[in-house]
Amino acid sequence: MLKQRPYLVETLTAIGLILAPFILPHLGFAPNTVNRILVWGLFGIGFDILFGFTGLLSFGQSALYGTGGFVAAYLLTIAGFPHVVTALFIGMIAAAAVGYLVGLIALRSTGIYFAMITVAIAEVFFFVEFNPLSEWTGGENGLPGVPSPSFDLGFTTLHFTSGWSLYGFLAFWYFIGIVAALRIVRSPVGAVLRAIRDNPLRAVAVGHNVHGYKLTAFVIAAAYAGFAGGLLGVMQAFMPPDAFMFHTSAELVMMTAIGGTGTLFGPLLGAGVWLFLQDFLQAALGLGAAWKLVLGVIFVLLVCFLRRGIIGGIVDLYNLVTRRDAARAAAAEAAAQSTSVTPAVNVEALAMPPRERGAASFTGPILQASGLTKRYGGLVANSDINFSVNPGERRGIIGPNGAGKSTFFKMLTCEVVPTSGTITFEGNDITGKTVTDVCQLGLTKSYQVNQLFSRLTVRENLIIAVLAELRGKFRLDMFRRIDSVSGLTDQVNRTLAMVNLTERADVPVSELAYGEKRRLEIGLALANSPSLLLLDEPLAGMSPQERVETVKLLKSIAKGRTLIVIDHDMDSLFELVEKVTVLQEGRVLVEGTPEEIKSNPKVQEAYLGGVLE
Ligand SMILES: Nc1ncnc2c1ncn2[C@@H]1O[C@H](COP(=O)(O)OP(=O)(O)OP(=O)(O)O)[C@@H](O)[C@H]1O
Repeated sequence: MLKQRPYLVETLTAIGLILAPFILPHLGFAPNTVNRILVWGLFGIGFDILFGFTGLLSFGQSALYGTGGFVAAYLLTIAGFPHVVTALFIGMIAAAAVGYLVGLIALRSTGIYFAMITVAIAEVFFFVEFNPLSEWTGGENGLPGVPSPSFDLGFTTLHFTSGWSLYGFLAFWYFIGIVAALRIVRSPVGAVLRAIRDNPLRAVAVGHNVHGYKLTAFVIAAAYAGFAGGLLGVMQAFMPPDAFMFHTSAELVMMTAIGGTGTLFGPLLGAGVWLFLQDFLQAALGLGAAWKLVLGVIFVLLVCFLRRGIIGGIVDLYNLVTRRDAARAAAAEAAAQSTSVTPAVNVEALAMPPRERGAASFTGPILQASGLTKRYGGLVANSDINFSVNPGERRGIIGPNGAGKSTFFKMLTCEVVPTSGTITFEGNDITGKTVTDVCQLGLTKSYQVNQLFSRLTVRENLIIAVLAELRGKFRLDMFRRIDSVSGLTDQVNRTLAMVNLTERADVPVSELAYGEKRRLEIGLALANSPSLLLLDEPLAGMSPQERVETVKLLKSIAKGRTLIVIDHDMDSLFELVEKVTVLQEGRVLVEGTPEEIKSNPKVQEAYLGGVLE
């Protein structure tokens, strides 16, 4: 994410757009087809930011495409507005505003429910265009007579009427659109969007306002849709009512899937394949209406065998080849040096102190829970727990399965709202706050089951967590380069060193060994320098050797911060912590030093008659 060759993609895009009119006619593309591809491509850039980068599958983009298109077309026809480009921008702003309102409603749901709401919204817009608003939109006749753009340069006037002359105008706007989108996806906002796509729960837990960023992606997609809708009217000299149809949204989804999601160029390529085949199958092969059948089969085959579309497939192939080369080189180097598997890292020298978050003046326990109770219907998971931890303490929590340990942790991090009781962190009452806010205050958790950003590399995972600390929970720095965020690289490198993953920084999460994934899980909780770190079974599933190393690691991490650890591995836990709280049936059974706990008969009783012995 940090390493980018500046402007390479932009330059290649510009060259491609300049050369297209010289090459594409020889491949059988008519200028009108190329122009339609550009409009779909621009429409699809926004959709790809929403779906490919943020993971939000919307079937309602036609509503925004139609809104932008009809606002611009209305201004340029019925209202007699003379400036084409200004009208296009007004259409874009109208679509973005509508997108904001639609997003507020649709983003209340996730997954399939989100997609269903967007379908319903698209249908509502289609109805409104055809009926109550037909006086302004022309109803089923659309709006004819949309003027083409022309620019008076003083000595001459440039007209962009149709064919290749209009291509210049459309290609210019496509280029602007792709440059803006590349800036967005390379910015901190783009990084957070990818994190949301991969694991929204963890993006919330590392301190990002996920709802705000999703809404941002929705508005960006709406703005692209609105501008492209305006261009559609200009291109055809007519704003067609079918821009609003569900069919438009569905075609966009399919074009993006064919070309490749999460690539920005996928919709352009997908539109190229789609429209070329449409022309070819209909005209050259004379299939008539049967072209849809053939295209449908091609679509199914592509989705089955190229899950990430044509561009995604090419990128995967490239990564496979380059990684294999890199792996071979690394293996050769390792064999030559025959070094130990775990790199020796001076963790103490690299340790990150917790960040001062303005709560330095508090005195007393860093965390205090009073009368904490959680009921799930008739089941009492936690009952009247009183618990306090002092700054700098290393506390362990143990208890048999189902004793309520994880539920207790979830209440402390505000993932679960207590039925009753209060929680105070660094002197502030945090009961009922959000996980994001609590993380921003400096209280984080590593999960019992790994919650990583699975399609990102180790470094990119940690970048997401560090960004939440350095930029706060929501910031619209969409056009800023991610490597210009001050302190980011240093903090990511120090976290990598602390969890012994420096050598694996650029490896995708999917290629990590289990023990490495567990260390990254801890790294994600540690990356934004918390003052209180909760670790839910950090040693679960590790080999004995990995446990020994991880305990060592946790001891060094604990320096200067407060740690609360749940684990079933008593030996490791007793070595790590200074004090232990034992939970049983949702209540605090006993508290004491590891020695006291080991010899406590009540604890031995709780663990099935002295398993501890
Ligand atoms: N969302 C939920 N809805 C209903 N019951 C729940 C929910 N979460 C936890 N419970 C119940 O609350 C009790 C405590 O569960 P919890 O996961 O907190 O225990 P635990 O001590 O962490 O167990 P383990 O060591 O197995 O992870 C269990 O009986 C569990 O079934």
